[in-house]
Amino acid sequence: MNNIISISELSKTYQSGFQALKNINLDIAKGEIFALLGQNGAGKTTLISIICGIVNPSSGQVLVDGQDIIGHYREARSLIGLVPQELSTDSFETVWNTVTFSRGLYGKPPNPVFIEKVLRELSLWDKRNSKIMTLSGGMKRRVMIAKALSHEPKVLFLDEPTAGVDVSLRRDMWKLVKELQNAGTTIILTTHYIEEAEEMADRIGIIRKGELILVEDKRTLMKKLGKKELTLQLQHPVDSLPIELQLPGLTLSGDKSELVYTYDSNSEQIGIAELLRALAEHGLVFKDLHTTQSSLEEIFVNLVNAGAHNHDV
Ligand SMILES: Nc1ncnc2c1ncn2[C@@H]1O[C@H](COP(=O)(O)OP(=O)(O)OP(=O)(O)O)[C@@H](O)[C@H]1O
Repeated sequence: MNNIISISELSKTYQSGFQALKNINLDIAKGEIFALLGQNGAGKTTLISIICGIVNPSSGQVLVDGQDIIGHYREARSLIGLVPQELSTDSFETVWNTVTFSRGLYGKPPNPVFIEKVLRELSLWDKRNSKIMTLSGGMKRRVMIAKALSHEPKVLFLDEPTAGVDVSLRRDMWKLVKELQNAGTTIILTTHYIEEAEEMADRIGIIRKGELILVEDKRTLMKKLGKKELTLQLQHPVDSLPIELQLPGLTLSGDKSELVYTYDSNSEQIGIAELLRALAEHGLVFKDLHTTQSSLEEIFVNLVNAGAHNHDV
């Protein structure tokens, strides 16, 4: 079996009557980095909390490496490491003791060699005897990761791993996550930073108002939904486009000095070479051109906004 997590028909209605998750179906492959994107309140934390056994599902099933999270709670939970959104690290304990204790909570026998390896990988070795409350925010975050890795989980959940973290630390974290993946850990992260998903994820899931509206390989997603734009700066501005050039996707800029051609890889619009030929035939000479491609951020905003216009949610 290549799926480390298998979620089927999972729904959650809180006691308040609020339905936070609606019929989620999702498989996570071993060794991938999966990013869950969604706006505030979309249901990301609820989904992670259910998989980690913190919140009870209302219906549906979750298997972690084949173990049911309810029927085989202990086995399933021991396969998971969770780095929660909030840092709970106002501790007088040392880094070493905290991480060692965390391992013990999962009933694993002590393994100082393994703990040393984790602390070294996270650049925490020099701080092993420091009290956690004396560490910087970035170091505290690393301690949270060390705790989550202390019992050698196969899957690591990172809930907003770089919220409120500065740019350089964010880059360090990304590197670290890639290293964990290379070491064989499956990683599921939630994020508000689209750039983070764009940078790291193999696959992306978008959750909107409790529904998983899309799950796609990152590259496919960007290719499928991303639009490209070709801008041609005209040598001489024109008042309007000749009728033969009034093509779908081609517009003249407000100041009449640029032609903008918006196209996507799937549509049956005319090709660039053909377009340039047609322009030349009509005496339209351009002095410069450039292309841009929409980012994952634009794709995400479009998808989420598309939902905002529907009244079915
Ligand atoms: N214990 C609870 N009782 C009732 N409603 C809840 C409870 N916990 C969460 N919710 C609601 O469920 C929805 C989903 O919350 P959740 O924390 O899963 O969202 P999220 O996508 O993680 O958001 P954020 O990015 O803000 O963390 C929200 O509308 C939230 O108010």
